[in-house]
Amino acid sequence: MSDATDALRFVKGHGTQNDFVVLADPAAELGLDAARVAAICDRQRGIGADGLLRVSRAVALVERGVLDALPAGVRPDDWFMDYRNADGSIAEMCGNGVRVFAHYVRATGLVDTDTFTVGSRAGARPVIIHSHDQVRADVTVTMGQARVDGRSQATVGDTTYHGAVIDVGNPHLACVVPDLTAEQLAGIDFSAGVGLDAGVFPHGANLELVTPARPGGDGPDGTTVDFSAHMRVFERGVGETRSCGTGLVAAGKASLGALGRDTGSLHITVPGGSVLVTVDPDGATLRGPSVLVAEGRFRPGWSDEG
Ligand SMILES: N[C@@H](CCC[C@H](N)C(=O)O)C(=O)O
Repeated sequence: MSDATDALRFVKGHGTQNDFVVLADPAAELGLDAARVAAICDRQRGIGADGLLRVSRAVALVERGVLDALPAGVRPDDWFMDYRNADGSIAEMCGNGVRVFAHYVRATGLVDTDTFTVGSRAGARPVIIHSHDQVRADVTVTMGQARVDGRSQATVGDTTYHGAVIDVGNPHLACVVPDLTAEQLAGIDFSAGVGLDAGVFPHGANLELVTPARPGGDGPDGTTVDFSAHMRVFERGVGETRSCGTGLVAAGKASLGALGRDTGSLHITVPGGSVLVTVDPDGATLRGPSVLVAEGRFRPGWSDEG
């Protein structure tokens, strides 16, 4: 079988160790079905990643029928992050993915400014590239409003966690666990998966467990932040990952809510590093690193025999 990825170049990158295969496909010519994406993201038979980022012009994805229409605020010529989870499923948004995507298009010269807009299925996501080279970048993403829509619960092993249902373009249950320490959080066993209320989340969701926010913490460039917290995440379509940008925003929103606040800045640590989340009346921002680790080329026939 001829493979749509034959001889195609890829880049491997991560944002706080939430890792992605990046495929440049400006005219959206690749046939990226779920099986192909899952094979690429498989850590044994493929490149291995939590997700895949296809880099296409927004208008090309509409013309090819990948998108029904341009999402809110996305212009035809915007570079669009066509995001796929490791299992091949499509998600509306990926916060860490936008940082890596923005770094990629800036470092490769597809854009030549430090402020621009990345298209996503959840709408336009403005970015600021604070610094970059061919390997590392520091990127802020304007994430839009994180909308709280009631409460729900999830089971992890024998324990039930209660939290806020939050839409960050994609669905989250963010649970701030009273009295949970960072050490206890690190010991939670996600290996059996998580149980969510399918009535609340008919399309699944991402689960964040978060320690109660503590006052103060270090921000970027010698600044201080309002609060600090630790988070772990179990992602829809992937499993446990070392970071999740939309999950970090949901965690920030839930943490502030638990303190009776609508706004504030938080330094949140995940297994893969730490980021800055800011929530204000205009919406949320996510600032953190991106690393472009490697590049290579698929060998023809790589996926022929499983
Ligand atoms: N890792 C991402 C979120 C990716 C999508 C998620 N698994 C979903 O299905 O909603 C992030 O950094 O936000």
